Amino acid sequence: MSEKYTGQDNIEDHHVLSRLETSDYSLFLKNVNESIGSDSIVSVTMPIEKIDPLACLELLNNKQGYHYFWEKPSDEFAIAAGKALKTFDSRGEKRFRDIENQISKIKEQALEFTTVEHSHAGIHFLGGFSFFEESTDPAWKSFGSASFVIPEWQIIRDGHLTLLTLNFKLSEFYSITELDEKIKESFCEIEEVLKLNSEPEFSTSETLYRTPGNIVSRKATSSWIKSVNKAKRLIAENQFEKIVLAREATIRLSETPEPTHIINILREQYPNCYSFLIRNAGNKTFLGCTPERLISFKKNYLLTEALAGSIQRGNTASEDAYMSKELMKSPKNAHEHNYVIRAIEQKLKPFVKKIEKGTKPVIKKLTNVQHLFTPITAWLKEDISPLDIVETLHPTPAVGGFPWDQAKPYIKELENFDRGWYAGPVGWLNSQNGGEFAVAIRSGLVEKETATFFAGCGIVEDSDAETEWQETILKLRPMLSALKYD
Ligand SMILES: C=C(O[C@H]1C=CC=C(C(=O)O)[C@@H]1O)C(=O)O
Repeated sequence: MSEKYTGQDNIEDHHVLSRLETSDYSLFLKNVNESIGSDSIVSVTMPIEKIDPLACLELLNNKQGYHYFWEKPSDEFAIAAGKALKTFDSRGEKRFRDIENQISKIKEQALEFTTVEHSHAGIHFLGGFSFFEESTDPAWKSFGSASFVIPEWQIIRDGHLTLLTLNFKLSEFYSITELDEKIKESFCEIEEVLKLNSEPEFSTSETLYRTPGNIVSRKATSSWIKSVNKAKRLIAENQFEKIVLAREATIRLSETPEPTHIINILREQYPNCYSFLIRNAGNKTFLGCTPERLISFKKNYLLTEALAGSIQRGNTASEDAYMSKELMKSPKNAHEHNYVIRAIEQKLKPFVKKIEKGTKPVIKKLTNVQHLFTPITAWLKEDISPLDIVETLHPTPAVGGFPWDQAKPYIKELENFDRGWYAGPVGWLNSQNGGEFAVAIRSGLVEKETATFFAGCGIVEDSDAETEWQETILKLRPMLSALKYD
């Protein structure tokens, strides 16, 4: 869905100040002047020289406070952002609608200026939702059940274009001159840091973070096997047809890991996945590298997908091809996958003018595992917002169950941890009715020297508990190896 910019990679080295010496900018300031004293957000965007947004996050890191990163390298799209200018929270069943209402209000009053026409110019709302309506575990308290942020600064890379957006609260300025000065000063400050004229701190750790330990404890294995077998009994009793059960693996590290270092490894090894990182004001970081798109949304055009059914990668080309074939012909994996397609189609029906899907699943190969994958495209009716669709689709049976209402209470009963934001929707929305959300699997929560990672598996009637356990190990591998822990 990325909009390919055909302009040049390098922005001519005009100084920020001269880029704002235009009649359009003067006109913008005149309009803003009329709103002085209001609650509006003022947002100014301009292209900057090509630079890796993850590097920007490291360079502009203030060690404390809010950080956001999002990247899908194969789409040549990334967002880095820092410092929370405004935060929106909500909880409970109405959290999607509530966040939508709060964001709409901001959008109505926003005063945006850009030196380049682009669908990513302007305010972006960055955040996500917990899996269940509420989380009870204190570990997740600072994330809440729904949390979005308008950052003070945001850098977006879309193809060849890199955009820097700065946001301000108009209520903090007494005069338009003061605001104008602040805008120019902030752009100059950031551009100066990003010029990389001074050497960044070089990382020294070679054997990063490794401490002795074993995440595959006998206790964890046996409690998993019990839960899966109980789920299979419930399926045999017709309580539900499919349930996704997950487990957590907590590791203690020898030093506090730097989340951007973990993301840097993940994004290189999994370029067709979404790498994401959200560090909140409590200095906890939720991060991951997920292969699963929940939605990509541009005006009324929607992309979603069914991703469920897994097998390991082979060690050789022929072994790998054999594994793919096994996955394609496995009835158990086909069941797991078809529940997801069925649920997505049913749930989207009231919202769409047209829906199209792949005629049969294809294989999506990741470095650690391969999955069954069916892309789904829809054209939505008028006035549907991205969060209406997020609310409708979450959770798909790739992370929840089928039928959801029947399976839902058993997830809490059969898993002995709070999912928090694991498998919830994470992503971004913008002021131009675009947005993208991924399903936050292959993820973990990092705080100081403790990291907790999550992995789940779809359980159907013919699942085998031992095989599913091995699958969780495969799914944990990316995060653990990024910490040099496997
Ligand atoms: C729930 C997870 O994966 C889902 C996505 C793809 C394949 C899955 C599977 O084959 O079980 C799961 O439905 C996870 O990685 O934690």
